[in-house]
Amino acid sequence: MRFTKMHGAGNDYVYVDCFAQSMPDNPPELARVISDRHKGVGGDGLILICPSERADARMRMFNADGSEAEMCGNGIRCVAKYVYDHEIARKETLEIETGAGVLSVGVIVENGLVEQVRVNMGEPILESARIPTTLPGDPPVKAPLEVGGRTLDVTCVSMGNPHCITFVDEVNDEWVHGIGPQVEVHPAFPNRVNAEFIQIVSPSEMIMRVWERGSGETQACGTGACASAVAGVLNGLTERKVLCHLPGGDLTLEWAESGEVYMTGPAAEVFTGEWPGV
Ligand SMILES: N[C@H](CCC[C@H](N)C(=O)O)C(=O)O
Repeated sequence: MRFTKMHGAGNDYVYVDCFAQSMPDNPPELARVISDRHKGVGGDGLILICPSERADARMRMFNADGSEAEMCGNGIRCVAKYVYDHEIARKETLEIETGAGVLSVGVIVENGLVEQVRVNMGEPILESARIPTTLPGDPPVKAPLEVGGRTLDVTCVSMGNPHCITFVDEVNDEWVHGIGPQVEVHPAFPNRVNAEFIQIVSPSEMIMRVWERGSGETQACGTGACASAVAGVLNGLTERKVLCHLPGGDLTLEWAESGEVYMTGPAAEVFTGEWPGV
C-alpha cells in the first residue's frame, strides 16, 4: 500500500490515496499499527482520501488508537493540498466531504503547490446533547467539571467532534498530561472528548496545547483551535478573529458574524512510502 506522510502545523498523519488504490480492509487496525512511532510509520493517526459522490473528495480520519473521528481540521487542509497538488481536482476552491458534512476549502498556491489553506469549518455545534455532554448549558460555559480532585470551569463546543476547553494562567504539562487524559474519558462526555488548555495572550492572541481524544498530546488540533476561538468569544476573553499559537505552528481563526468558523493554516507533504501487506 502506498502512503503519503503529511502534517498541518505538526499534526501529522499517514494519508492513503484511495482514488489510486483500494481502501484498506481494516482502517482502525491499520491506524493503530501504522501510527506507532517506533514500529510503524509514525503519526497521530490515519487519513483516507476517498472518492465522493457529492464532493471533490471524501476524508475519513482515524486516531492513533483506531477510533474514527467526525472531523479533523489539520487533516482537511492536508487533504485539500493532496487533492490539488496530485491533480485529483485542480481547483482553488474544493469541496471535501467529512463526517461533519461537505466543507468548502480554499487553497493558496505558490509555485504550483498548495502552501496555505483556508477552511470554512461550518457553524459550531452548541447544543449540549449534540456535542455531546451531560454538562448543563447550550453550550456549557464556565460549567463545573470535577476532575482529579479539583473543579474546572470548562466550555464545551463541537466542530463535528467534541471539545472541552479550559482557560488557564499558564499552559503546562500538569494540565495537558495530568488533567487532559482524565478529561478525555470523563463520564460527562459519552463519546469521550478532546481537551484543550488555553492561555490568553491578548483579545486577539492565544496559546493552546491539547490532549486529543484517541491520540494524546498532538502538536496542533485544528478543530480544537476553532472550538477554542468560539469559547474565547463565549467567555468574553477574545475577539472573533484570533491568532492561535500551538506547539507545531500557528493557526488563524475567525468566528464570523455569519456563524461559520474560518481556519487558515499550513499544510505540508513530507515523504511517501510503501507499507507492506495491505
Ligand atoms: N482527535 C480528534 C480528531 C483529530 C482532530 C485534530 N487533529 C484536528 O486537527 O482537528 C477527535 O477524536 O475528535
